[in-house]
Amino acid sequence: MDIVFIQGLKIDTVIGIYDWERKIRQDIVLDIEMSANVKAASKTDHIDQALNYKAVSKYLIDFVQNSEFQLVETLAEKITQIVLKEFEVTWVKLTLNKGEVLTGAHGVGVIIERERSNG
Ligand SMILES: Nc1nc2c(c(=O)[nH]1)N=C([C@H](O)[C@@H](O)CO)CN2
Repeated sequence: MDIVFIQGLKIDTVIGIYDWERKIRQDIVLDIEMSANVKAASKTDHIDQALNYKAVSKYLIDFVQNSEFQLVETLAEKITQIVLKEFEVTWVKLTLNKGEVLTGAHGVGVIIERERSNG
């Protein structure tokens, strides 16, 4: 399986379970790996046969910036659902890092893998 990836995509959003978090915007950072047919794209050398990572990132930036979830789990699930539904992707792995919100830790977040279900 070939993979197209996006690393370190920083997006600001409202996220968190505490009152103070509902009043501010925080950056999250996404690393995304997506199944893709790299061979087909390389044969034609045309973007129409490729999984356009620019288009994926544009879609996700718009969605995340306008979202207001409490949990990183919920946001991560929604992001993987979007990737599987809106793009030619059958498998996706997402790392969502909320950054230095936990004293003593460099980062916190979730890593999830999802597959498109048949039908
Ligand atoms: N499993 C999770 N644990 C926590 C979350 C979360 O989204 N998933 N969120 C918080 C707070 O919002 C925290 O990030 C702010 O300090 C705590 N635990």
